[in-house]
Amino acid sequence: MDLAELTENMSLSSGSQTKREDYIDWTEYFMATAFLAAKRSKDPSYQVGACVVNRENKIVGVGYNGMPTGCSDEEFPWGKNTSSPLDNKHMYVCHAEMNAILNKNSADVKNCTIYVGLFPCNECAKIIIQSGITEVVYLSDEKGKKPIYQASKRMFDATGVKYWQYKPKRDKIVIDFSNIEWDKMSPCK
Ligand SMILES: O=c1ccn([C@H]2C[C@H](O)[C@@H](COP(=O)(O)O)O2)c(=O)[nH]1
Ligand SMILES: [Zn+2]
Repeated sequence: MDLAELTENMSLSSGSQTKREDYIDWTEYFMATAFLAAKRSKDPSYQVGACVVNRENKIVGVGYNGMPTGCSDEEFPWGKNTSSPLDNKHMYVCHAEMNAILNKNSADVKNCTIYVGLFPCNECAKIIIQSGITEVVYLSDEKGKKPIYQASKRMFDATGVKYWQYKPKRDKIVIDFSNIEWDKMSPCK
């Protein structure tokens, strides 16, 4: 046993370990959950994720943009500049916010907060308002100048839905399965 291990063991046995300080905070956790969900999206241009959280900081719904259940990702189109409107993904794709709300595991989402990668479009804004969500936290506002996103802001302002842009404190949150050092973690007793 080297000196570092000895010191670690001594602090464990004396119960003198202090709280970790590099844990992620709630906002990081919920936004990261939205981004993890987005990794499921098959959309080649935008992968959007959303995470609905109640007043007790419990996640009640998660979703990402994708085809409706039963509409195959292989058969339905992912293009958008198509000659036929029926070949355009926008006819079919369910938006992340809508999916997160419909996927709820609670009776309703009243007074919840939705964390989302991209500021919600007008259709999602309507669903957010009608479902009783009162706060929207978003990372990117890159489409924000377009009329449909202006319409979202107008509806949120009229209904008192709070919205604010999340500015990450750190560049990345990494889950590296190849480098999880279980042996360095203390056993639960
Ligand atoms: O509120 C929103 C707005 C958009 N999305 C999804 C819908 C599409 O899958 C992409 C946008 O693709 P474009 O190629 O930029 O049209 O993002 C969403 O989930 N929520
Ligand atoms: Zn939308």
